[in-house]
Amino acid sequence: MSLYHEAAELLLTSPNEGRSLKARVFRRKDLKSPPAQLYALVLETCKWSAVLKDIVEKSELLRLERKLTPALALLLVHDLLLSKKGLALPQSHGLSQSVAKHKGRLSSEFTRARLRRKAPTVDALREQVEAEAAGDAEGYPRWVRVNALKTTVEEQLETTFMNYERASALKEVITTKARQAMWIDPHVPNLLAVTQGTALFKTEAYTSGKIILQDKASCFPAYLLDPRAEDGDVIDACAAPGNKTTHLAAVLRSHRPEFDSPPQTVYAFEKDPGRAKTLEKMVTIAGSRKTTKIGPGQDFLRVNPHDQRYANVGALLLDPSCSGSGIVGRDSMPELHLPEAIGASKKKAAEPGKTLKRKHAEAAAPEENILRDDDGNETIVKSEKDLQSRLEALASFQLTLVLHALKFPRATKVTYSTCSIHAEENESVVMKALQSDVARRRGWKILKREDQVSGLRDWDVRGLSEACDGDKDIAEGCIRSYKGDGRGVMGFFVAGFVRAPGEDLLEEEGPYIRDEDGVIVRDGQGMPVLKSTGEPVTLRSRDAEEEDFVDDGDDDIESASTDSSNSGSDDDDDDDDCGEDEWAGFGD
Ligand SMILES: C[S@@+](CC[C@H](N)C(=O)[O-])C[C@H]1O[C@@H](n2cnc3c(N)ncnc32)[C@H](O)[C@@H]1O
Repeated sequence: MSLYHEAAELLLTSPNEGRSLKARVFRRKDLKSPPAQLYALVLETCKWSAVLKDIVEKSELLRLERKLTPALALLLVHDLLLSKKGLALPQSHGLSQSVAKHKGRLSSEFTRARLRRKAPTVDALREQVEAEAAGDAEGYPRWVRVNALKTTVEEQLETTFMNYERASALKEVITTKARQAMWIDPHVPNLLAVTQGTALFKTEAYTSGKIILQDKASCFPAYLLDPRAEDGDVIDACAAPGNKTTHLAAVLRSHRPEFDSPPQTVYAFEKDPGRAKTLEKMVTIAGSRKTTKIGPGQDFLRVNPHDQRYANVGALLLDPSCSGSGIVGRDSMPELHLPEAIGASKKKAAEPGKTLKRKHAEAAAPEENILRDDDGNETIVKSEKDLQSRLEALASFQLTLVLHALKFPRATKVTYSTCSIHAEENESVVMKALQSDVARRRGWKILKREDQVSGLRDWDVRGLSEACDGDKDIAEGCIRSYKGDGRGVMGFFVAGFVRAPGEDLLEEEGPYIRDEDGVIVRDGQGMPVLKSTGEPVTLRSRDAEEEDFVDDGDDDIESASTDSSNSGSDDDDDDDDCGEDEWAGFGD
């Protein structure tokens, strides 16, 4: 079967199938065409289908070429007129000829269709098409983070956005269609909202990393964490594609003292090696490669918090995989417009796949049946119970991640965020983390609203009090956003954890005295000195030592090792082999 026949089948897939186009293409094993090519062809044809339908009908292509179906006609005309590479068929192929011989007529109809839409150029028409295809992204601005590592807001206003009118309110940017408008966000520094439909990805500022297209809410975590020189190194635990990693680097730079201060590193872990490559590209383009160490394929949960490499980590940003229920436009697909089939009876024309115009299968699918997480994984959810068990599984992973982060010896700041709207993944995780042993032992508390950076203190959408057991401080400390509420942002959640510096270093790290750098104090023979007696440990029989190890239980991570650079077993995780695993693949 040719690329076009496979694409036509996908274009017309029954609305009841209920899976995303991506899943339908990439998970199928029986396709003969390259999946990426097939996916792009179907998606683009769908986006352009209103224009293509016009062209096919006005040129009477289906009357002239009786073997062509409406779907095939859309796909072939798309490639003939819009694909840089043209038709993906030999010229001699019957399908190729069926449209190529009408190229003149089709091109004229394309020009007419463009002019009817008042688009002076094909690029202008492309922008219109993209904007229409944005589906439920309508009602949102395009959020642009100005990358302070490479440029300034002032410079961008004078260059990339020089033809944009300064709006007096966000609403103007969202609703205006006729002109280009921009607005400087009052909450997050270096953030602009600009009108949708602008092909910003073609600008020099975008391709050179001076501007980054990032939803406002997704800028909250790095801004809330607010890492400063005194916080030392920073970890981004779940980093790809790197929006927050690069934002962290920019925030660090903005706080860098003018006088000499020790270099700070952002450690960016990413479990998925493929996504780690994207991370690497993004960090390079954004100009923060030198200060970022990427752990490609590195599971953060297998990183030993007590490894010397992370001894200076004062702040961690956790943005783990989640249900993605807050993402805007995630499930929307452009509407499919099919040309009328020649000779089709009215009844036939009304069947799925033969209609003049119908919502694309994907958009019409019952969305509550699919839970698509923010890594693109899909779980079919048939009932409330299925949804609950999926959320529980996600929440359990998210909590493990937070608890792991709270163990880093010198850490005093952690942010936890999701693009989920579900309390199970948000306030409930925060509550459990605060009630955990590690949080109590180490003095971790919620970062209260009044102690937050000014922009987020002023943001008035806060956590759900009922999900925080009515604790006002915690609920107010949590920051939320909801899609579709007029603020122009995606559904998001972020909370910060803080503790006083050094509060419990001695308590937490076992029974031995440590110096101010956290290194165990030893006597002349290398024996660690006990806090309880001020005396070095005395050597005893192996049996007696084993008894001590069992007795010391989860308090004593060093009891099995006399070398602090060697990873020991942690108190309540399974880091046994992490010493060997960590940072095996540094890019620099
Ligand atoms: C929500 S995305 C992160 C988005 C990213 N913070 C940004 O703003 O561009 C979650 C990422 O975490 C990665 N991930 C999930 N579990 C992980 C783990 N245990 N260790 C490291 N990375 C993990 C996923 O592969 C995914 O790329």
